[in-house]
Amino acid sequence: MQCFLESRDGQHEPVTLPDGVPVVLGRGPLTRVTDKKCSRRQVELLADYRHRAVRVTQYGVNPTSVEELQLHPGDSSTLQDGQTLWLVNGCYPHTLRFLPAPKSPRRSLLDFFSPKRRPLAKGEEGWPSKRPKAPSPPEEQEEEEEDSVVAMKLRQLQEMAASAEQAKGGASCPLQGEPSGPPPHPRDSWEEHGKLLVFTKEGVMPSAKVAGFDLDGTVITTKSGKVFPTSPDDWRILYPEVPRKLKQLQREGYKIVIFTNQLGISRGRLRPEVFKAKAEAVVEQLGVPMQVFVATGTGIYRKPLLGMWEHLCEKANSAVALAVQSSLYIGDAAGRPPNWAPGHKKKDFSCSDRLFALNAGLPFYTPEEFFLGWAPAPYQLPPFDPRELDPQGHLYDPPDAPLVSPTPELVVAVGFPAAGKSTFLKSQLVPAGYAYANRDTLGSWQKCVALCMAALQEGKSAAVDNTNPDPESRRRYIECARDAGVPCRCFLFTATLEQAKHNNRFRDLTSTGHISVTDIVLNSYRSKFVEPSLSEGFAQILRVHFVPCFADAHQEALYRQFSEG
Ligand SMILES: Nc1ncnc2c1ncn2[C@@H]1O[C@H](COP(=O)(O)OP(=O)(O)OP(=O)(O)O)[C@@H](O)[C@H]1O
Repeated sequence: MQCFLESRDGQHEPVTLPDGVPVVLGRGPLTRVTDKKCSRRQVELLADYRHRAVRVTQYGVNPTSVEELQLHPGDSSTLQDGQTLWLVNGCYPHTLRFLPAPKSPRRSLLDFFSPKRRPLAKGEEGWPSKRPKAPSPPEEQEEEEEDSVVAMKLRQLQEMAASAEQAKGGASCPLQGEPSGPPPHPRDSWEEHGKLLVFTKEGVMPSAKVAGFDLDGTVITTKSGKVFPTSPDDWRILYPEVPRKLKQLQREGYKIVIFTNQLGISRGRLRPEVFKAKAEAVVEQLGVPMQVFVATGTGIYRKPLLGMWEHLCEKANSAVALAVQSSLYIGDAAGRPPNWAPGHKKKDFSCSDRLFALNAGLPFYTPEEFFLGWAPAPYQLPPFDPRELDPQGHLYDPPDAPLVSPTPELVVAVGFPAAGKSTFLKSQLVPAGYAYANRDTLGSWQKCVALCMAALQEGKSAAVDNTNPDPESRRRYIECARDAGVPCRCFLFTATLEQAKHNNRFRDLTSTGHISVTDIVLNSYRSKFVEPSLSEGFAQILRVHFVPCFADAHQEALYRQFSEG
C-alpha cells in the first residue's frame, strides 16, 4: 500500500504520505505554492493506511478545506481516499490516493502528467464541489487505471534517482516506501561542497525521520574542562546516556545526523584533516552509523541558516523526503540566560541551535532536556525576528505626507548601513525623476553636494543616500537646498541595529559588489546618531519603515531565516 497527495492541477509531483509519519505541507518548493496566504506550515497530514484515511490538522492562519469543510487554525479533520484537500482559501486542490501494488498502465504517462493543466479555483467547472459519489464499477476501473499510472510515474522517478546515483558512482537509492527499501551507505566517505563537509559512515540508512544533534556541548565536551579543546583529542562524550539514546533512536528508525559549525577551519585555526579525524573518532565511539555535516565558514551552511539542513533534504538522504515534524534537533546553543539551572551559572554562548531548529520547523530540545529528562529551561530569542515582518505593513509616517514632491526638493536619508535606504530610494524616488547621490559610489560628500546642487539648479529633485547620523553630516545638504531655494526633507529609516545586521548578512549572501559592513561601522553609526529634528532646517521628517518585498520565494525564504545566534 502506498499513499500520495496528488496536485489536481499538476503543479508538482505527488507527495508521499508514509504510514503514521506526519508530513507538513504549505508554501514552498515541494508544492510550488508561492501564494503568501498559504503558510509555509499550512497543514499537517498524518496517514493511516489501515483506514485508508489521512488526519488533516491546520496550522496556517487561512483556511484549509477538506472537501466542503473549512478548517480553522488548530482544527483537524479526516480526508478519505479520493477526497479533495484545498490547501488554502479554496485553492490548490489535491486528491488523496491510496494505491495498491501498481499494475501495468493502459495509458501513456504523458496523458496524465502533461500537458500541465491550468490551475482551477474551487467551484470552477471540472472540480468536485461536493463529496464524490460512491464509485460505481466503471469509475472504480477508471480510478485504478489512473492509480497505476501515478504509481508508475513514481517508479519512474525512483529509477531516475537510482540511475543518477549510479552514474555518480554511489549506491542505488529507491524512493521511500518501496518494498526493497533503500540500501545502507556502502562505505565511510567524506564529501566537500564549498564551505560544507559531509561525512557519511558506512551503514547509514536514509530515513524520513532525522534526529539532528549539535556536536560540541551537546554530544561531546572537552576532557580538559576548558571551553575550547586544547588538542585534537581533548574531547569526551558529554553524558553516558548519549550513546544509549542514539542507539535507541536508530532502532526507532531515525537517521542520526550531526550539524556542527567549525568556523576555525576557514579561519585557519583548525586543519580540516584534524577535524575530520576527530569527527570519525567521535562517530566510532558513539557506535551508531551517522552523518556529520560540518560548516567550515560563514555563509549559508553556518547555523542557524539552513544550508546544511537543505543539503541533507535535497542531496544527502537518497531522495527520501524528510518529515520535519517527526524529526527533532538537539543543541546547547539555546539562548538560555545566566543561572538557567542550579549549578549552570553561565548563559548560553548563543541561540544558534534553537534558531536553526526554528528556521527548519524542527522540534527542539537542549541536551539536558533530551538526554537527562530535565524540564525545559527559560530562553530568549534575539530581538529581531525576520519571520514577523509584514509585507502589508505601512511604509511611512505620517501616512498622509506625500512620498514624492510635485515640486523640486532635496531628500536626505538617515539610517543604519543596510537599513534599506538604497533599495527604498531607488524604487520610490529615482523612478519619479529624483537625482541620486551616494557617497559610496561618488567617493566624497563634496561630490554628493555638487551632484545635488546641479540637479536642483536644473529644476530637478535630488535624494542623498548616506547614513547621515548627525546634524553636521546633514547640514551640508540642508544648506545646499536653502541655497537653491527648495525645501529639504529628511527620510529617517527606522530599521534597528539588529535588523541592519540581518540585512547586511542577507546582502552578503545574495548580492555581489557591496562591501560587507562590519559591526564596528554599525556601532559607530549608533554612537554618532542624533535624532533629526525640524530645528535643523528640515521642512518635514518622514519615518520610513522596512516593508519586506522580495524578488522571489527563494529570497524570501532566506531572508525570513534567523541568520545569527
Ligand atoms: N524592502 C525590502 N525588502 C526586502 N529586502 C530588502 C528591502 N530593503 C532592503 N532589502 C535588502 O537589505 C539589504 C540592505 O539594503 P540596502 O542596500 O538598500 O541598504 P542601505 O541602507 O542602502 O545600505 P548601505 O547604507 O550599506 O548602502 C539588501 O540586501 C536589500 O536587498
